[in-house]
Amino acid sequence: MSAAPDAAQLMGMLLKIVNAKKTIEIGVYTGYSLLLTALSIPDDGKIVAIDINRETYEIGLPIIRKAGVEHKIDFIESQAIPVLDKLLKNLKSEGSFDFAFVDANKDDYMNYHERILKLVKVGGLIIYDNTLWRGTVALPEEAVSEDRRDSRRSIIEFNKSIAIDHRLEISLAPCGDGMTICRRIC
Ligand SMILES: C[S@@+](CC[C@H](N)C(=O)[O-])C[C@H]1O[C@@H](n2cnc3c(N)ncnc32)[C@H](O)[C@@H]1O
Repeated sequence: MSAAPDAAQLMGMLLKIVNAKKTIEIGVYTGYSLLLTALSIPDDGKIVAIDINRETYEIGLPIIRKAGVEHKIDFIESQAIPVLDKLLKNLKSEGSFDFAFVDANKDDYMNYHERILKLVKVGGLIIYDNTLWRGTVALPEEAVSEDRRDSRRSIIEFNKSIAIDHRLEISLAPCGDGMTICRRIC
């Protein structure tokens, strides 16, 4: 969502509507959405932020420090799945997050979903970014450049699967690159 002010505005609003205090973010890059989250949660709020690359996080870190919100962030440099599995081993983590933002590799969205759903409380929100994949989800495969086809397929499968997931209410917001807002209902 790095270059999408409408998506950022929506996410900031959602964080405040649900009074999010404990959140998790998969895919940090330079920390644009992370900073937005840190600014939208209370001073004693916490964000578990996971990315395979600490170097890009460190590019944005001076801005996070300048904003006075670094103390809310627990940055973990790792593949996301082992971190999620470790969190789930601690029973206290289950249902303990108010909000999750998923914006990493698209081919793992389904794998993230099953884990994140256990971590977020009933009534909590999970946001998946890029679910329109620059509109390519509505195009025939031949019209899509080859380098975007695999991710397009993963996103289409993911979108289909969460659309019929009885554990969620969902709404695909057509802002930025498409943000699917999921509310855990059971
Ligand atoms: C689109 S960027 C995130 C942008 C960020 N959320 C923002 O709005 O500014 C995707 C990030 O996901 C990270 N990533 C990719 N695969 C990952 C994985 N398996 N586990 C954790 N992070 C991953 C990449 O290193 C990259 O920084």
